[in-house]
Amino acid sequence: MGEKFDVVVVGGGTAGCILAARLSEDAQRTVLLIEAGHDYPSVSETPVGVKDARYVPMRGHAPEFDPDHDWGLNAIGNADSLIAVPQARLIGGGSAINGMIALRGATADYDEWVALGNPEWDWPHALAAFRAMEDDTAPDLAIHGRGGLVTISRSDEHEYAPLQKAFVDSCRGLGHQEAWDLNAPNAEGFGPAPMTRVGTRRLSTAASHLDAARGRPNLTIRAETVVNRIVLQGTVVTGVELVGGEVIDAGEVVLTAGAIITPAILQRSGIGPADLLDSLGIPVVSDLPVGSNLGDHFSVPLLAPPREGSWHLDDFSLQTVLRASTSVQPGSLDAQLTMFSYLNVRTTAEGTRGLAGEGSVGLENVAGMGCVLNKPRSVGTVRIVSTDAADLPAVNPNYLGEQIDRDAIREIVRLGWSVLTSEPLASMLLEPIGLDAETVADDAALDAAIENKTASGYHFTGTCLMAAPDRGGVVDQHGSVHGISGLRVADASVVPTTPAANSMLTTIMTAERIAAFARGREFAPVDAAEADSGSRRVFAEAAL
Ligand SMILES: Cc1cc2nc3c(=O)[nH]c(=O)nc-3n(C[C@H](O)[C@H](O)[C@H](O)COP(=O)(O)OP(=O)(O)OC[C@H]3O[C@@H](n4cnc5c(N)ncnc54)[C@H](O)[C@@H]3O)c2cc1C
Repeated sequence: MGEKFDVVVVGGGTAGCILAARLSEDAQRTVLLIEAGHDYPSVSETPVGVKDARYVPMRGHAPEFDPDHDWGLNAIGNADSLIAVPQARLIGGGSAINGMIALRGATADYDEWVALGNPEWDWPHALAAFRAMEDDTAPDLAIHGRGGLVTISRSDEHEYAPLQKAFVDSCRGLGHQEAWDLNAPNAEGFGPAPMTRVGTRRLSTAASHLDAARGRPNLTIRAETVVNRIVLQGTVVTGVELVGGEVIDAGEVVLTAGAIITPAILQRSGIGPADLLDSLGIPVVSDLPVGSNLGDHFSVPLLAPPREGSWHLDDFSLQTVLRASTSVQPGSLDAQLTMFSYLNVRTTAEGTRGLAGEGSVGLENVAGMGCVLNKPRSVGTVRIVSTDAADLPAVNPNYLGEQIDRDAIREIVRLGWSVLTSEPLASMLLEPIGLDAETVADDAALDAAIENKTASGYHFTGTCLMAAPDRGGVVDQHGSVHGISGLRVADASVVPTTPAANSMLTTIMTAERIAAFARGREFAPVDAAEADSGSRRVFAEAAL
């Protein structure tokens, strides 16, 4: 007879740390958090790349990259090429190794969520949760919160690394709008990226949520432990089975293994598309479209070696962004330029294309920007390839599958090119790698270049779609898997449509709300008048 917990949370990443911390606030509920990667229970034990906010210690970005913190996943690009897609494997998940950019999506994103059969996920509900969870010094309290667990910081202009300052000045010189608060609803323009850090200290959700909960007697954390599948009796969840065969009994299981591995765990458990399960000999418990609707922000990097003296490895790698909307999707915030002071070219795995791409052989570092399609309409798939948890699933993001995405990304690359080649940024960089003005000016040539430069934004969402069953839904509005008792999903997998922003903040908000639902609570929505008044600072959870 194995151990038994009231709740087992599978995956101690961005969402999992929040679920474990929130659910264990109720002292009578026993909670087990299982994480495949390492746990660093104190700041002194945490590696510098994970705790220092100047670095982005991911594959293909910084020398602080630690392969133990990464799943080694690749996705399918155009012509069956492989694209390196770092995915975190450590406590804190993506929030412990990512770029820390903490942007909210557009208000229209939430109209899409509602249209899929989720009336409780409109903008007033989302805004209430954003305000409750954040601690942001931004002055407008109608749209921001103080005292929440998620500290949001922006760099002052005098703190910018030289290349970040040059990016901002080039945007300014081109006449783009300044926007200090890029989290104001639907704000467009350039400015400091809101980030989850305090000074140079990264604030993963392990730091913001889990650390304060670690001493609770009702919370157990098991790191370096991989969950294979969910154990069910009929359609009722009874526990989880670990790789190696150990079974842990649970009253309820919450999956937070991320938008790539959460669907793989479900599929291995017999919850997924019947054709796939049949082909692998897995008995079908529930025929649900698990693994469809994979969203990701498609990105085309514009890169150039920085001139001597224009950067230093201790600079913040990420600090500034420009947000805009293309003529293809006006008002959608579908365009983002993310400036990075350096990428370490060497840390991209052999045989795959990372951000640095072709033409960078022999270089150590490059600078530049990600030209990101923030509102892609193509969606892809995640499908397991065997019943063995050691085999990573096949990930096909289907980048550029829709013509609208091709039209939008062309505009975004041209926007990025104009900034990259404007002063003062241009004179701090050597010749751009793998792209020139002639190619950028020609639609067909640029389209071909874009195909070859396909890069992931690492912002996977949507593979356990939150939607009504007749609209392809896998989970309901409260994260419960349709037709299965005792099973929720609370990570980026449930985010129904790709938010027009880097996915972490939306994931945190989603996790906070599903944790509240699991406790029979909710954040009272903000009504329009209240949002306008700007007076209320703190939002209490109200009993449902
Ligand atoms: C390199 C990189 C840079 C990024 N930069 C940004 C950024 O700047 N801003 C932003 O908003 N977003 C960014 N993102 C995206 C953001 O980090 C994710 O949207 C977010 O972390 C998703 O949270 P999650 O909880 O769904 O999954 P994750 O945070 O990935 O957590 C999943 C966790 O589950 C664990 N796990 C998986 N399978 C198992 C298993 N079988 N058993 C046990 N544990 C398991 C994993 O090890 C991991 O710790 C970035 C992502 C990456 C990878």
